[in-house]
Amino acid sequence: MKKPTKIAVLTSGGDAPGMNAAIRAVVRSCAYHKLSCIGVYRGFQGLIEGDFKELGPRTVKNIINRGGTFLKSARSKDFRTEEGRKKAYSNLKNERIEALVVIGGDGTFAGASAFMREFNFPVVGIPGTIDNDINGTDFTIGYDTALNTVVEAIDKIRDTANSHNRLFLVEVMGRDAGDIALNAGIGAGAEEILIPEQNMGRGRLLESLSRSKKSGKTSSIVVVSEGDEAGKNIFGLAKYIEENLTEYEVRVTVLGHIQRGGSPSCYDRVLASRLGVGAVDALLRGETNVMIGIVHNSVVSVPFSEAIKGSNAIDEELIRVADIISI
Ligand SMILES: Nc1ncnc2c1ncn2[C@@H]1O[C@H](COP(=O)(O)OP(=O)(O)O)[C@@H](O)[C@H]1O
Ligand SMILES: O=P(O)(O)OC[C@H]1O[C@](O)(COP(=O)(O)O)[C@@H](O)[C@@H]1O
Ligand SMILES: [Mg+2]
Repeated sequence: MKKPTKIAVLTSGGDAPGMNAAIRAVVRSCAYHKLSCIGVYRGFQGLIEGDFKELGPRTVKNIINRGGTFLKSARSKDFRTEEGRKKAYSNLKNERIEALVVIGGDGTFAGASAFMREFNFPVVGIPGTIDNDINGTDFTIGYDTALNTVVEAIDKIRDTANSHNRLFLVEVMGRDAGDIALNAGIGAGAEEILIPEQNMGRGRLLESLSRSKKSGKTSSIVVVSEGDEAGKNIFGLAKYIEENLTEYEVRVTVLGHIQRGGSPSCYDRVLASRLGVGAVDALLRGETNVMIGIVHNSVVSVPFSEAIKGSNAIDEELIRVADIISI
């Protein structure tokens, strides 16, 4: 593949803190290598609509510390159609753009992969999602910040739970992945953690809560991943617990989109900067159809096909730690 001289960058899917830092790194890396850089607004939808703007190194000042994405994001129905992707390709060609950097999650990479297959257009991905549900990278941009947000919120819930001797069910995000629940649950000292990879079920939760009461616990926090079977109806779960363990007074907090906002942590800013630089390096090496990830603190390239495989494997060591420290 010939080295590109004009690169476009977009953010797609659910936004994640650190996406701005990743865009900044791509833009400045392009400037460093004397390449033109075009920002695409609203993800794949902006690609289809030709919503482009030239980005120079000074256009990305003062954004490393900002949550969200100044390029905005979208979940584009049109890009799922061949017609939509054709339109996107013709817009890229008209602008003489020769390669694309997509910052997003598994869906974004699936879309980019289809695009690459159809038009043989060079694309490199950067994992940006709070879910950490991407294979081939130890961390995704935004995950660390989301964990810190969840832990901070649960610390506050703990104060009131303790004052009233209550049980709190706290629902956290993670479409199909329990990473946020498991790690934030350990960090916040949760009593139980319900994750989709385990689906422990209502019965086992009751047994565990019953044991806790007997062991002298007066208040409890249960972290419930939105993807867990029991977690899909968290208010129903609260009712079920109150009906079956009458000694418990239960309250529910759904943290929701709070988890997607806020200033990125230092870890996410550094990760985003490394992956942004890595993505432009990869394109200049002639790589395409790959995601740039981080494994054992080294920047790596992983084929999109690997990245979107998803991993339902649960980290047994983390589960064991969670069980032991909540005794
Ligand atoms: N199989 C696919 N084919 C084409 N485009 C896709 C496909 N899957 C996802 N996309 C595109 O990628 C966008 C982002 O994916 P989504 O799953 O919403 O978020 P994320 O990338 O964060 O996982 C979708 O809105 C859609 O436009
Ligand atoms: O904001 P929306 O579109 O309702 O999506 C909510 C979903 O997006 C996420 O926050 C992030 O997921 P993606 O990175 O796949 O977009 C999930 O945790 C959550 O299930
Ligand atoms: Mg996703």
